[in-house]
Amino acid sequence: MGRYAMLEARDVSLSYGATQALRDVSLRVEDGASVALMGASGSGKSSLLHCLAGVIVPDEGAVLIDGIDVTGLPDKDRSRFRLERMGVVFQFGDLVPELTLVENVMLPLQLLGRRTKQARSRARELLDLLGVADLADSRTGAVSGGQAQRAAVARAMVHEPRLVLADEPTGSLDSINAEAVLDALVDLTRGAGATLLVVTHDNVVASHLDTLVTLHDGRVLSAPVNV
Ligand SMILES: Nc1ncnc2c1ncn2[C@@H]1O[C@H](COP(=O)(O)OP(=O)(O)OP(=O)(O)O)[C@@H](O)[C@H]1O
Repeated sequence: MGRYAMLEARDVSLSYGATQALRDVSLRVEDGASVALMGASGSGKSSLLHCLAGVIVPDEGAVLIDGIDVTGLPDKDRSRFRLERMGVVFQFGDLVPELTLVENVMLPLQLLGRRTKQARSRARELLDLLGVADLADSRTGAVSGGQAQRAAVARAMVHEPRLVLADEPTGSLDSINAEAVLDALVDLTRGAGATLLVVTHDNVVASHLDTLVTLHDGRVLSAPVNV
């Protein structure tokens, strides 16, 4: 076990008004490990993922990425940290519908200052790995949910992040497509030695990952178990 986990939540609590979504959640994911985050609808999975990604700052507790307390960073620095170090696949995707798939996938690289030509060719490589190379120049608003989801995975991986967080990345897909997208996500992260946390309702998805963490009413139900 390294001195720092790649991802650590320490006693994270979060409320939306009167609704307490997370209660003293602690979690530790070692570098290179993969975790399935499960639990019933409303148990707090997306809220925790948003806290881990630094999109939401918890009311109490801290999130540490590779030993760095991101909860303490100013908003701008937290966004930059996310861009540089993490790949995030959000539950409902958040691709720009007016842009093509390849333009969406290139975005993180362009924001990181890479040359357009280099960014475009890397983005095409990822779209190819995810089986949607032929749609690279299609507008995102004109492809299916599953195809857009593949592009969202490509965009999360394009800058080779050390940490990938994915919220129901296969939720809108049929089982064959879900399996293919998940295999690609797991293969790419394992190949890169990156750390992966996937929010899912699906036991088959969870079985592809090293350990399982279950939330119940905003609390961690059990210590991580091997699946
Ligand atoms: N923006 C919000 N405003 C108010 N309440 C919210 C908000 N987002 C989530 N909640 C509430 O917080 C609790 C946890 O929600 P969360 O979306 O984190 O659960 P989840 O486990 O991801 O659910 P699902 O599996 O349905 O996506 C729920 O009671 C939910 O209604």
